[in-house]
Amino acid sequence: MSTAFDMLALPEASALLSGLARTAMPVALYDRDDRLCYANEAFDAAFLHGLALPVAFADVLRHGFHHGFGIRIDCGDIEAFLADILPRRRQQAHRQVTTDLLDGRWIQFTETLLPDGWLLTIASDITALKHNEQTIRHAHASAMQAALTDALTGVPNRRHILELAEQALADHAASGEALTAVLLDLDHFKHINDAHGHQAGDAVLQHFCRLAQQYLRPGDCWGRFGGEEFLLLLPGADAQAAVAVVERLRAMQSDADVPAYTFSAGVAQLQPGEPLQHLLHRADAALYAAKAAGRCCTAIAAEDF
Ligand SMILES: Nc1nc2c(ncn2[C@@H]2O[C@H](COP(=O)(O)OP(=O)(O)OP(=O)(O)O)[C@@H](O)[C@H]2O)c(=O)[nH]1
Repeated sequence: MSTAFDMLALPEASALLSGLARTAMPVALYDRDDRLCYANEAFDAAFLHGLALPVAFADVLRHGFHHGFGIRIDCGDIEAFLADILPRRRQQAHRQVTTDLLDGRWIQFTETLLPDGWLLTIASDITALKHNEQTIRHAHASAMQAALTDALTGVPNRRHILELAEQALADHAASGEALTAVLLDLDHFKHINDAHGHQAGDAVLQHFCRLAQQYLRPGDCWGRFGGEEFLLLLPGADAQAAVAVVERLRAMQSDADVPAYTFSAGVAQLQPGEPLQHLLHRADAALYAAKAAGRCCTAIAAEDF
């Protein structure tokens, strides 16, 4: 049976071979025993550095590994790497394998197993595609982060703190340990804005969040619930312990860099089987009571006494 190659006239066949030799895409041909018998200039530059042919496929990789070029082998053990990849080689008529090289490039090998057992490998440089992929992945991660974060203070926004609160309730259901919610609201904040300007008001909000983040434990959840209102979830704390936490935060508050401010707090300890909305409603009622009692103080939801 004649092939397309057989039908080429001699000048065309020789032009094809000369083109293959010089193309920027690395091209290689292995015989039935997986010995590399032909490699073009680009393949030699990337994987052989002048290594004489024919040479076994495994020795091509060993040569690169021992001389610091070719494909990156993260495990640092060439024999373990070969033991992993060799059983998968030559199992399919067509296969694509993506790898990165020690020089930082990303390469996609397209392997074609020919009917007579020879294997043709053509490699494409996909470094630009990989970089685009990484850029898109980073942009996506940043967008996700921005969607969850309050831009002014850098703490979880309302949507995110509510998600964290739902998670804290689910964890509580699993562990059975105490869980207490606290709503904290800056007092007469409108007056701070009016007296010192909106920027000074912003600085107070940032200061309050910095303070809370320095002070709270890793498992505690803190987020901006609304304008000058914040939600704190304290796993492992009952109502009395939560009051102690809030009062310690109050004691740390003064800072010459921002206008003096105070806050009121409403504390509600989760009751068995209580939904989040109900817990928050009780914390809000306690906060209202703290404001009514003159502000700059903490009130506990009636049910928790
Ligand atoms: N600077 C600044 N002000 C904000 C921000 N979000 C909300 N505010 C202001 O916070 C003020 C809240 O006012 P009120 O709801 O009347 O409450 P308050 O003055 O703190 O009074 P009480 O809560 O009753 O003690 C409003 O003037 C809002 O404009 C913000 O991001 N930055």
